Order: sequence, then structure tokens, then C-alpha cells
Amino acid sequence: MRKPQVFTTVQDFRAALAEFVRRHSTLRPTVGMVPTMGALHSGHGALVAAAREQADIVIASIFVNPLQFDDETDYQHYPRGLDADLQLLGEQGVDLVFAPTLEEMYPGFPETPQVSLTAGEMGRLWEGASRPGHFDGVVTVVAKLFNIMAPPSPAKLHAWFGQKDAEQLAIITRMVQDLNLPVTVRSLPIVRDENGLALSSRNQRLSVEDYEAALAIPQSLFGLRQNVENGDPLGLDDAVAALNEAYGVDLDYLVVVDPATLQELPPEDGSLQQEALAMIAARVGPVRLIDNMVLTPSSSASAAPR
Ligand SMILES: Nc1ncnc2c1ncn2[C@@H]1O[C@H](COP(=O)(O)OP(=O)(O)OP(=O)(O)O)[C@@H](O)[C@H]1O
Ligand SMILES: CC(C)(CO)[C@@H](O)C(=O)[O-]
Ligand code: BAL
Repeated sequence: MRKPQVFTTVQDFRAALAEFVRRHSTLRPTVGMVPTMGALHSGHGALVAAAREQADIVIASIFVNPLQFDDETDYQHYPRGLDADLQLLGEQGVDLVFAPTLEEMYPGFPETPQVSLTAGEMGRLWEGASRPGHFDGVVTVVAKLFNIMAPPSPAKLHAWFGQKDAEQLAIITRMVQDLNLPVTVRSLPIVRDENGLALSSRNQRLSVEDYEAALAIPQSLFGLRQNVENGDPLGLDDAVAALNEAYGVDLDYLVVVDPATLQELPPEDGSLQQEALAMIAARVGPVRLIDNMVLTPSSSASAAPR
């Protein structure tokens, strides 16, 4: 197995990447970047595999970003496992890994950075409403990671994100547009387990009972998709009622939104008139889970990779 080179400082990572780009046989290589918070699973694996297939050089980051946690317990219990993560990244042919310390990313932490980004109105919707400040923390760290991990010219940077975190993906896409960042955002559909549950690092914290209860989440999304594909009324109210009654599931929201703006779509006469995204967040046992599904009136409901 080829182990990835791991760097904990900005300076060392940049120097190694510059050298990698300089030595690469391609004149204008594409660098595929996969930002993560570690505790890697096959969802991350799919992002790395896509980056490996489409880019000349593949880089990944592992950093649990305290700025995006509004809940200290969630931050403290976030699953971590650097050795296993590096093993997986190595097996998948990642070239360089940036795994900074907290002090490297935020000198003087817990003092917050003087200058940071806000995610705007979209950042206060849905996950942002339930986790105040979450998306401000996400855009701040992702902008930092883009700056740190950008290869020297003329190499190009493509950054890969999962559609599981649909609101995060929409906000990062807007950040790149609004701030003219020299990065191409790419995304991949949700990877699910054999029972339909979206893979998530936090799934590690579910008990057997929690896991069984959590399956109600994808089941309600598949139900909505089936209704739309059959041309039946959406049945959103029924889906919400069923989740509110589901044992072990504490529903935060189940909404149907415009995929680009994330604004709620009031379905006219109960049926859907345009492509939409059904998004769920719910607490199950000790964790908050999110999931979503593209709803496409008539034809197939799966989003194509962008
Ligand atoms: N099941 C999945 N399918 C596709 N992409 C995923 C999946 N899970 C995570 N990702 C993507 O991997 C990247 C890193 O996510 P992260 O490290 O937070 O993992 P996570 O499993 O989403 O963890 P958690 O939801 O517990 O925070 C993000 O772009 C995220 O959308
Ligand atoms: C994009 C990200 C790595 C920023 O910390 C995180 O939010 C994640 O893993 O989805
Ligand atoms: N992948 C989502 C990151 C978070 O929940 O903080």
C-alpha cells in the first residue's frame, strides 16, 4: 500500500504540494481535494475515488472544526481515528493529507478568529436554524482550507463534497460564486448502507435500537420519491406525521425545498411541479442525523454527479 504523506502545518503542506505539482508530468495538473472531518467511511471513499479518477493529484484534509459545532458535547464526542483514516486514504491512492492541529488552524483558540465569514441567509435556514453559527463555521474553515490547499498556478483545484450535506453543498457553491474563488466544486450522490441509511461518521454512535429507529428516515424519503414517481400527491403531511410517531426518532424538520435556494416549495394541489429536494433532520439516540432525496416529477429521482 502507498501511504499518503501527512502534514500538520500549512507551511509543510504547501511546500509538499508545490513540489508534487512541479514534478508532475502533466503541464497543468488538476488537483482533486476532499475535505473531511475524519472517521472515514465509504461515503468519503466514493468522493476520494471520484477525485482519483478525475484528477491528476489527490489531496484530502482531516480536521474536526470546532467553529461549526454549536454543541460542545457533539464536538467532544465526534468520532476520531487518524490511523484508520490514513490507511483508507492510502489504499485509495491519496497523495497528500493535511491534518492540522487546532492551534495550526486557529492560533490562540478558543479565541475566535478576528476575521471570519458568514454564510448569509441560506446559512440561517434548516440546519443553520437548528445549529446557530454552524454554516458560518463551515464557510470559514472551507475558505481557509481552499487557501491553504490550493496548488500553485497553473494547476487547477477541484473540491469534492457529498450531497448528503445538501445545504452545506449549496452554501459552498454560493461562496465560490460570490467570492470568485478559483475552485471548481464537484459533488457526488449520497452513499447508503444496505438498509438505505445514509452513511455518516456519527452513525458509529448509534446503538442497535437507535439504528433500527433511524431507518425510518430514509424510508420516509423513499416513500416521498415513490409518490412523485407514481404521479401521486406528494403526501408530505403524512410523512411528517409518520416520523413524528416513529419510535426513537425526534424529528426536527422534513421539508421540500428548491435545490438551489433551499427555500420551501409549497406544493400546488399536493403534487410537485418541479425538481425538488426533500430534506430531513432528526435526533436518534445521542446523534442528530440528516438525509435528503432529490424528487423529480415523472422520470428518475437521482441527482447526477455535478
Ligand atoms: N453517505 C455519504 N455519501 C456521500 N457523501 C458523504 C456521505 N457522508 C459524508 N459525505 C461527505 O463527506 C464529506 C466529509 O463529511 P464528514 O467528514 O463530515 O462526514 P460525515 O459522515 O458527513 O460526518 P457527520 O455527518 O457525522 O458529520 C462531506 O462533503 C460530506 O457531505
Ligand atoms: C466540509 C467540512 C470538512 C468542513 O469542516 C465538514 O463540514 C464536512 O466534513 O462536511
Ligand atoms: N458533515 C457535516 C458536518 C457537521 O455536521 O458538522
